Amino acid sequence: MATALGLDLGTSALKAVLIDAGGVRAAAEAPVPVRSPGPGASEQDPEDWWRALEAALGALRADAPREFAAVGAIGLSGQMHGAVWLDGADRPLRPAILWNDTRATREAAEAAALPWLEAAAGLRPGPGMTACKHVWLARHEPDVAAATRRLTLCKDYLRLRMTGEHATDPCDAAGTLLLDEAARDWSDRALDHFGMPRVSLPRVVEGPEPTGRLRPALAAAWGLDAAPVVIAGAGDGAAGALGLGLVAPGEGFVSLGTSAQITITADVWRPAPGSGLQVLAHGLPGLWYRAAALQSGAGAIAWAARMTGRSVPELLAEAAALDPAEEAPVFLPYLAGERTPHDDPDARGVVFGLGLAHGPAHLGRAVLRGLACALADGLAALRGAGGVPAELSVVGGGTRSPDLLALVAAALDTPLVLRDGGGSGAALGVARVALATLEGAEPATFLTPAPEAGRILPDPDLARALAGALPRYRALYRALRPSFAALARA
Ligand SMILES: Nc1ncnc2c1ncn2[C@@H]1O[C@H](COP(=O)(O)OP(=O)(O)O)[C@@H](O)[C@H]1O
Ligand SMILES: O=C(CO)[C@@H](O)[C@H](O)COP(=O)(O)O
Repeated sequence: MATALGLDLGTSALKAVLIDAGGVRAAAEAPVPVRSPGPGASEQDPEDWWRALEAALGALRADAPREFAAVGAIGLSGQMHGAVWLDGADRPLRPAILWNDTRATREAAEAAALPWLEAAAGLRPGPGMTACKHVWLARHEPDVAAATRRLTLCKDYLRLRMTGEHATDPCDAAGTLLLDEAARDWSDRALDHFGMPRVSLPRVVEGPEPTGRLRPALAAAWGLDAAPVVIAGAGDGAAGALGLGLVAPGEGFVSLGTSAQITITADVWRPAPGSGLQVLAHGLPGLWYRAAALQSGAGAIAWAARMTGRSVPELLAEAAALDPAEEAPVFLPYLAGERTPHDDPDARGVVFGLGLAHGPAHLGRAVLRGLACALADGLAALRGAGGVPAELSVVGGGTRSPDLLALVAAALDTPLVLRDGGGSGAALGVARVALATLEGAEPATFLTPAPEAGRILPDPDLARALAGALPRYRALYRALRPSFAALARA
């Protein structure tokens, strides 16, 4: 039976999933370290991506050797907005700069002053966006900029090394600020403005289309029978929807990864300037999506666990053991600034209202509640720009916490649906599209909603408590906004 492989280069780990027409056969993940070599910096070494890829593939091969050897197509997904600068031999010139790096704040403010850009690109310039990083690089590391021959996106670095093809998909390309969303190709006006020649960028290929084959030497080294075709795939903002089979206009999902998103599919390109939302090309032709994009999702739990010297499950267990009536501090999860709804790269994380009785468990509870409030703000922004679905499916590492899911369902006052294979999120999405391409089927025909595996209904008491907490959360940000800006200028 034909099998396909989906790869998702997440911020915390590379995920790999092996499927056939019957569903998921094996799944694996391998961690990728994030480094912060200075204030606002967030970087990864592309060599670590490659090591994680080979480790995850090794685990799949050990789990399902026959199905692994038969892989006929590979789909790629991953974290968006990051930049990899390459020399003439396609070697990275420096570590990749990620979506949650806030150093390009000045460059983002300059780009935000261009009235035409957000309307064409579908998202407001922020320091995370590739084009702003490129301008930052020219100013701060001119030698690297001068040596750069090509620029690629995070998952597309893996493609380049796997196939030799310099290509990306419209969704990931949209996260650069350089895409003409309506045309689903690079915008000449944006390329001219940012001084980025088209030839230096990957060509934009629709998600289900092939972008070459795996190099035969790699296929042999990895233990594959033949060299699989590699499809363009999709940035992780869209690929989760493909894994869930939710691509009908108006359907949506929540992603609780390092970042968090609430994503709703649309079949027309309708930008929403000023809304704080991202309106980007989807992973299938003729589709777009609008998303509330939050800089900190479940990654804030990992941050709190590191701060308190605990593992994520330990911190969450301690938080769950607290008396439910006990007050926790207010947490603003803006550890890397915020996109929706504030578009404020200067914002930072805040723990407000600490008392003598508070300890790690209270911080854990505060973080979960802060994330729930941030998602409530995200849904409010989506509601302001159009309809929101009556229920939302959910993917990502944060779905491992029943407490987080209960809080998010209550804060959004919306049922959350877990679906089969949802644990493989974006990797499953691009694996399904790759399988469709391999079998010559229309991808859309494969995309019926995945069977429901669980449902979290909003608890009325929790919903009331969070509705009461939300005004305090919002007021705290409003009060601190000028101080964040002053701190950034200091
Ligand atoms: N048991 C758990 N409960 C809640 N969150 C968890 C748990 N285990 C891991 N996580 C969170 O999941 C996040 C990673 O999710 P994932 O979807 O893999 O993200 P990414 O795609 O960014 O790599 C981590 O930031 C971590 O905090
Ligand atoms: O922000 C977006 C999309 O706009 C994400 O693509 C992030 O760039 C990374 O995703 P995770 O690693 O948190 O899943």
